[in-house]
Amino acid sequence: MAESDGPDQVARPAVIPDRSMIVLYGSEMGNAEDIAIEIGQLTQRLHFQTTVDEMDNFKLSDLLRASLVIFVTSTTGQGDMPKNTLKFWKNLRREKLNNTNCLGSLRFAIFGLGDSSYQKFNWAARKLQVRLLQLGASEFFRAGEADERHDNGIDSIYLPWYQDLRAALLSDFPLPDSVTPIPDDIQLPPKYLVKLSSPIMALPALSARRSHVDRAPSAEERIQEDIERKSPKFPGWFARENEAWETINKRSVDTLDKDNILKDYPEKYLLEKSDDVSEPVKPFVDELKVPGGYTAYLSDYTRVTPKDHWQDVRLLRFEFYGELERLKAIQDWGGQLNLTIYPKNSQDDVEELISMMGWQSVADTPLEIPVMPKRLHLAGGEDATTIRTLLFHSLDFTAIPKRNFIRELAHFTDIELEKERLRELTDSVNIQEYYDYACRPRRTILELLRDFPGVKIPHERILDLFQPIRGREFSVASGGASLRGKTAQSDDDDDVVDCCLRMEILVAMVEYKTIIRKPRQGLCSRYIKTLKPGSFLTVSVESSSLPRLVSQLWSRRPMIAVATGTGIAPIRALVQERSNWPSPGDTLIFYGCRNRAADYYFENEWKQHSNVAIFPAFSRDKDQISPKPAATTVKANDWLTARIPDQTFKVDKPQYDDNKNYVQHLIRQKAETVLHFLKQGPIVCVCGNAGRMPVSVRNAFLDVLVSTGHCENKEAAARWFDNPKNLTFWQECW
Ligand SMILES: Cc1cc2nc3c(=O)[nH]c(=O)nc-3n(C[C@H](O)[C@H](O)[C@H](O)COP(=O)(O)O)c2cc1C
Repeated sequence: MAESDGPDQVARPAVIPDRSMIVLYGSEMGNAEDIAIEIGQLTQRLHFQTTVDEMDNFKLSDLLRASLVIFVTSTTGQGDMPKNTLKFWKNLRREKLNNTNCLGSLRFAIFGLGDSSYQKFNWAARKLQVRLLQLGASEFFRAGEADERHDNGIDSIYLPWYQDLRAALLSDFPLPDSVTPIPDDIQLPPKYLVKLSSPIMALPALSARRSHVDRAPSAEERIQEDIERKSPKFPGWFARENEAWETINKRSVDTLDKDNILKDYPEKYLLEKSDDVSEPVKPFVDELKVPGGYTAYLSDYTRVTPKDHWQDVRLLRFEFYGELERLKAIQDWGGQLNLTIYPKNSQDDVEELISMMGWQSVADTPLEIPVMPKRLHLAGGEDATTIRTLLFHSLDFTAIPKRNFIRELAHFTDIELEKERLRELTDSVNIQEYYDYACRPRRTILELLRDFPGVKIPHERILDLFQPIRGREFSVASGGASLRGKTAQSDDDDDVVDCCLRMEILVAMVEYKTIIRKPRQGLCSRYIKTLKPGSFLTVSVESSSLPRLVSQLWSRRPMIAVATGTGIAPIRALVQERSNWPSPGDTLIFYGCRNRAADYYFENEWKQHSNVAIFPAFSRDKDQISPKPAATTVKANDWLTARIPDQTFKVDKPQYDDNKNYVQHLIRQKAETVLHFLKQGPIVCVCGNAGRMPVSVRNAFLDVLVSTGHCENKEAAARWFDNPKNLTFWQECW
């Protein structure tokens, strides 16, 4: 029988022999982790003693202790396992385990998250499944594979799978007669409770130190929000009513959900002036404690798109000082790096949340945190942590609320109408309700809480309810010399500062209006926009998912790079890094952007590399349908200087391609050149927008192989292209 904790209505799973579950996840950006947490809650409600954790925290022998194990993993890189599974995966693949049937008693299920625009769709889950089966484990429930490209994203596959899993668990592992599942209106025990360490020991309010990411909503926004809040409809319903839902055509609504919406239809969602979203305040020293983090000095911060261009893209330069040994490790990776920035919330949002929740009297009291959530980065010492510092530095309340979060809120309101609406929104049989309310308009947690004023989250549950802010990763846009020589000096010339490296990133600010016509700005864009040269901030730097492409040997290999938008950043890093080695290989770049004048990033730099030819595809410049290579003083490169006749191919082109000038068209037009490269065992990189681009680019390569007679037909071309003996392929799309 479930044990209830009295008035709070908290119930623990009943202790039933041989009824335990381990849910293990592998996740890069949290999607798989969210799903694992949700599955863990489900199995607790079905009275399984449940543990949810990262795969890397588990040994193989630990797996055999549970009755059942569910694996949830995304795929990253080129069909690779996420970072937090690598140890576990290495263990699992040990040769000495072959033919041992060592997992013979393991019963498991697996759910994969992937994106079908990647060639190796859901490979991590598939590889894991195959290996577990090889080692004797058996599946107690069918595997699921979610695809981010689906209309309703991951949920389209996940929610029906979740429903079926629940049914299967109940029927195949029935509960004793006296026990029933814990209903959704009863809370499960919290995992991360915080305590006020001493109610009288309030620290000085952080508000004394104003954030540099402040911006109060404008008067009009406040009035508009007030009107919406007073809507007589159920809370949260106005979203649909006020938006003249029916008048919004289907296509634009669907595409709104995609990250690259701005690239496709910016004119519809554009803010009048990007400057109206936030204003920079004074620089600020960040003191976030990130394991393995570096303090980086922001030495330059330049807008690289014209002021009148719809998108604000900035080149940020960071300098790193001291800690020579650690910095050397970064240098060794050349240009193949990702830099992570940890954004913060705005002070005004923090104040608003504190006041909405009624936390004013406890906001500045130091907290005791008995169990520290993973990935939580605190500012200052643990003993200086308060609700206010957590909200400012560490917890994400401007993300789109997850279903789990909304479901939990129903416990924290006394208003029946609110409870009912919150439950409706998270009913897993009704995907659309949640999607329309939360995902399509990209409503934030803060906005949701405004819609449900009866919700008062107990301050003890703050870490249990809100997720830690995740750092945002950017591909490093520089390599070679900028990652090496001494780059800075202090004011005093004699005093040479021990500066080892400099790194640049190219950041497209995420600003848009959604169907609810409110300006939106990504948490990180908002934060970055308020930075100024001279700021210090905590960042981390890691090698990217690329196979190691720079060394003397690799740098000699020819390279074909295809990039769109800010996807040119890692390509620039590779080009710079390769140029650091003697005789770098010839490099062909197909670069897709909108206008030569607006977003042809680094146009003048390519000329400095005699081994590089770049073919830009300007999708909005009408006179650019058949561009000449923007290449440079090339050493007698036949492939480049020769006039290569444009090819006309009979190919099955999708409609959206018509009359457009995209990278895939250029690849086909330059078929002979491309083939010349392909025959030399090149590195082929594709970076930029996920979705149609990578698929279209792949098709273009296959067309090249067929139309030039190198392969007989498309199937043979696909086999040739996918054979690692012929080329090294790398894709990084988002
Ligand atoms: C850099 C990168 C590489 C990816 N590579 C693949 C891939 O090879 N195959 C695939 O099916 N999905 C791939 N994906 C898609 C992710 O698996 C998908 O976005 C998933 O929802 C991420 O979940 P997570 O946040 O738990 O990592 C990739 C995504 C990124 C950003």
